[in-house]
Amino acid sequence: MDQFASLLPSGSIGPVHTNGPSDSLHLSWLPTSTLKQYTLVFPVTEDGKICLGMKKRGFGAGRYNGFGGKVEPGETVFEAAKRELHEEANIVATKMPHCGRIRFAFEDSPVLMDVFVYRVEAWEGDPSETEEMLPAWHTSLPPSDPSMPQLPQIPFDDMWPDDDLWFPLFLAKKSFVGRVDFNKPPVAPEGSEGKMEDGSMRRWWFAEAPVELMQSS
Ligand SMILES: Nc1[nH]c(=O)nc2c1ncn2[C@H]1C[C@H](O)[C@@H](COP(=O)(O)OP(=O)(O)OP(=O)(O)O)O1
Repeated sequence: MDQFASLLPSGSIGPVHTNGPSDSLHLSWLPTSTLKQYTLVFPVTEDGKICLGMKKRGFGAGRYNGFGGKVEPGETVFEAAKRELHEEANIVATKMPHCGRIRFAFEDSPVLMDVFVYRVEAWEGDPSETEEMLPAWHTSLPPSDPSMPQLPQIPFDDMWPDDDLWFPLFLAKKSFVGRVDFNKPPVAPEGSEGKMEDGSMRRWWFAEAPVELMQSS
């Protein structure tokens, strides 16, 4: 089965925003055999603030991202999103619409990560550091906007490389679907130290999509 097609019911998506660098279009989508559900949650405010978490350990450590993780057996995706947000940022979501769904594949991995993205528009508590994440407020307004000079811009250079492709849809409150395949990370030369390089993006697409499509299996 083509997992890429399984997220694309006929005729219902908006224009595809990107489709991989032109020299990679001949590459096939990576084969996967297991679909695993994950959540990815971003607290945002009406006046353009967004809370990102610096991941302290595990998958994606050293990057800013939303809060989230695996959906555990017996819980809904929504419950998992709420739980992970509480575990990782110490806040309880009270308004959390589903806004996106992205699938990630990694060369030589059988797992297709099925990531449900939520926008947290209201919550109880203040984001604070946990074992896994260090939350930090950023602004999504352009640098020329004087209303929030004290907040840093969204740090795309310190985030997953796909984020700046779909953030425009997220920030515009559009619902979206997409897929990104990653190449294997280059092997570090023997004896070399320092930060491990990540796999580059091999092929991808994102499109605005109706909420029903994001929620279909
Ligand atoms: N390319 C990518 N771009 C992105 O923006 N987020 C990604 C991503 N690939 C993975 N993620 C997110 C999805 C999810 O929120 C997180 C991965 O989840 P984790 O491994 O942190 O899961 P868990 O917190 O359940 O792990 P454990 O704490 O080890 O159980 O990274």
